Amino acid sequence: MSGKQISNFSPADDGDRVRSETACRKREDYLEWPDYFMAVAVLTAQRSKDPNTQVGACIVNPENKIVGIGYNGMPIGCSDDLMPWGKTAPNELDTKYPYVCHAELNAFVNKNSADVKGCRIYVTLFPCNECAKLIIQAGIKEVVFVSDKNHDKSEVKAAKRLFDLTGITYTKFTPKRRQLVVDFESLNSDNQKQFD
Ligand SMILES: O=c1ccn([C@H]2C[C@H](O)[C@@H](COP(=O)(O)O)O2)c(=O)[nH]1
Ligand SMILES: [Zn+2]
Repeated sequence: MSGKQISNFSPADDGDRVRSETACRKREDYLEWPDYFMAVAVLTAQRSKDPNTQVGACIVNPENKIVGIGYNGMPIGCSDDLMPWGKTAPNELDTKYPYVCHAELNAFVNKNSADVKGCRIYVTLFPCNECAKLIIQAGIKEVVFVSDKNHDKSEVKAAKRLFDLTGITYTKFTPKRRQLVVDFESLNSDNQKQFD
């Protein structure tokens, strides 16, 4: 039996009554799945060392289980401190572009499930054409994205063409909440204990 019994309960004040009744019902302001998965992608992006664009990806199976996460970063063994992070240079080989692994690629490589067929991918940035190919070949059925800032670039136009041809849906993320704050400090506060 979980929760407090409130019959025969004599609350010391009205605050106690409200708190005890609240503790007996489920929370209503819990994080819903789409916000949760996109928040995981956003948090994962914070691992990126890219000074200009941090990208996060989160692959989710039809049972709402996360099967892979990734962010954009240099390949394993290539020091973040030695690789170039710039966008432009006289020689393209001195920019980040030929080297950086895209968030989606890393999410696939990191996956903990053999099969990602029928999964959804939550991404903070619309995938490029190379990532679109990976998404298609892996059997992902739905892309949920936040930013489409590169919509006028051929990489993204090609990605959309590929998704349209293959019936993969792409949907702009509409959050239920405007903001989600990670407040480590509050976990130590006494407020956490009031319903224990
Ligand atoms: O599908 C994509 C497209 C891009 N990325 C990464 C690759 C780079 O690290 C940045 C883009 O940098 P800009 O300075 O905005 O050009 O985003 C990705 O992970 N997935
Ligand atoms: Zn890409």
